Amino acid sequence: MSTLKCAATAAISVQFLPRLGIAKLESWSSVGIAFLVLFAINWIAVAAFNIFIYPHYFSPYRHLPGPKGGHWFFGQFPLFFKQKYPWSIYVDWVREFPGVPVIRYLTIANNEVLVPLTPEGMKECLMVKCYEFKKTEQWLRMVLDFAGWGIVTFSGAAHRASRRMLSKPFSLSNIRKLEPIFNQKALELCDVMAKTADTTGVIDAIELMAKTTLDIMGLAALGRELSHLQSATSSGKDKAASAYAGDKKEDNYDFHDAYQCIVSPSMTGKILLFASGYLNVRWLPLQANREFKRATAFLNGTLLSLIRQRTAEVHGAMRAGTHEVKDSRDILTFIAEESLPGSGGAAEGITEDEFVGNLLQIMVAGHETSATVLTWSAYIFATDHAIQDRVRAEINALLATTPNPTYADLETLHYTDNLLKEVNRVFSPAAVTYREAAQDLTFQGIPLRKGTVLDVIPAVTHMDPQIWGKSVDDFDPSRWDADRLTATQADPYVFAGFSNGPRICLGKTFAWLEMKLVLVQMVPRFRFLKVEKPFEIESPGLATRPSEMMLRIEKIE
Ligand code: HEM
Repeated sequence: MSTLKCAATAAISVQFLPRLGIAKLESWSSVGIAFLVLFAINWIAVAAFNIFIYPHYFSPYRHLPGPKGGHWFFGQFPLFFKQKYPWSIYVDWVREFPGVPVIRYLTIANNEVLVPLTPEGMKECLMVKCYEFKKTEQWLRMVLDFAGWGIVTFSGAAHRASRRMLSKPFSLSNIRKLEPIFNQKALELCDVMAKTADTTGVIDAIELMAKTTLDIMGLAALGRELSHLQSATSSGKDKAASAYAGDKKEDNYDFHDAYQCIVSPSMTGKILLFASGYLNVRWLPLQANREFKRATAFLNGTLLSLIRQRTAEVHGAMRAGTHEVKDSRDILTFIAEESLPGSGGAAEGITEDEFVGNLLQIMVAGHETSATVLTWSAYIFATDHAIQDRVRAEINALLATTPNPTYADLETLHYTDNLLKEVNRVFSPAAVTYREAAQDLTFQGIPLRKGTVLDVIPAVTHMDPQIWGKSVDDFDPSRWDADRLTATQADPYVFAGFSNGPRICLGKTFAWLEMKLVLVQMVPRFRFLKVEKPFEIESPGLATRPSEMMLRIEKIE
């Protein structure tokens, strides 16, 4: 918009140059050059004003509390590269500004970002005014390149329609029917771990958990066996192969390779992903871009052909009256059933792009997040054997009376439940989520202009000493015991790991059952002895994800 205004101002100003005796402009080329020069001067002046003057002297947010100083152009942005977890800087701020509802910090080009620091702020943004906010333009530019339009990227009415369409497959009654899938994949994981325990004794937990949850997503979302676990070992040869998936030949390039390329790219890939939020960088002739395009083309192409095939089968059978609605079915089949033209189904009229976008987004949202929680749980077992023993004792006690526990039986695993909550509190996998005011509005009493960006950070309430007291930094699953939780701690907007409100994680129940069943199968069979190697956490990043997690394990005979 400001570019257009600069162009308009330049066009008007050009006419005054001859009258003011500044230039004669006797030919079209001299008019063109004068226009370009004036446009450049305008543009630079506006940019300089926006970057160096507006945020410090004119912005209505300039009096909000927040970190001071910072880089003259990048503001507090460089601090994000110095933090241990992708959210550590926000936790420093919540401690530096206790009780402050909203702070402001400056990022690239001194752009202003607001951060709500209290459960009340979280509630107003995620629940009360959910649809007055949307995902940020910059985040959308990054994500749309590979995930397209779907439930995660939509806002407003389109988002509501996607939620309606997906409510059946994500209902509790349907999730409970997925139990055999979760168990089957958890047992395959145990087979791989058993083989490793007999050989090197060291697993890369993040790699194994990611393969397990991706295989689960394959069956639950697509009704298709992706079989990554079966090929998984922790041998150096396989690890090297998966790390350089970009070089893989067409015939053995698969979902896992494509996913890894997108969710865990090389350093150049990360820089390009970030830059793509601001500029179109995907045309640059770089290896990381070639790998990115290959991965997105693979994922989109594979999903599209599956969708076409399944939709044709389902619609054909529905029209012929032979379609058998199975008790348990995958999300792709659900959507295909709901999209039969003329049926009035919740997915009627869905475009192929939206169909692909929704499936892809569900798989991305549901794959790494659960894998990360399982990985951090295994890390806690390896570093705190008392917690590990207590979880095992609780699970073994249940299995002794109920060898095939149902959803209701799993609900009685209180300590395991608390463990998962505490992992989500301390290592919240969705480290940062972003919102942008979709219109002018009031937020926490502050008038917000359309386009104002908010960072919504679960760790802000998860790690606030004002809420959790002196033990805030301790890992203590028992803090979630109902009789220990204070009213403030029990506030539903304090536990923000799955977000809240109309955009609360659609897969929360799915994830909870999946993670519990993996623990129920794995913990009685294996002891986690120690962390074999120091590891790094990918930061800055969107997830609290270790780049690797090498753990020494042994079988329990
Ligand atoms: C421990 C595991 C998980 C965590 C911590 C988690 C966390 C989250 C969070 C924080 C959001 C909100 C993001 C935002 O608003 O920007 C979200 C949204 C979402 N999650 Fe999850 N998630 C998990 C597992 C899953 C699983 C297993 C699935 C699917 C099978 C899933 C599907 C989704 C979808 C579709 C959305 C978008 C919802 C919407 O915008 O309406 N998630 N998740």
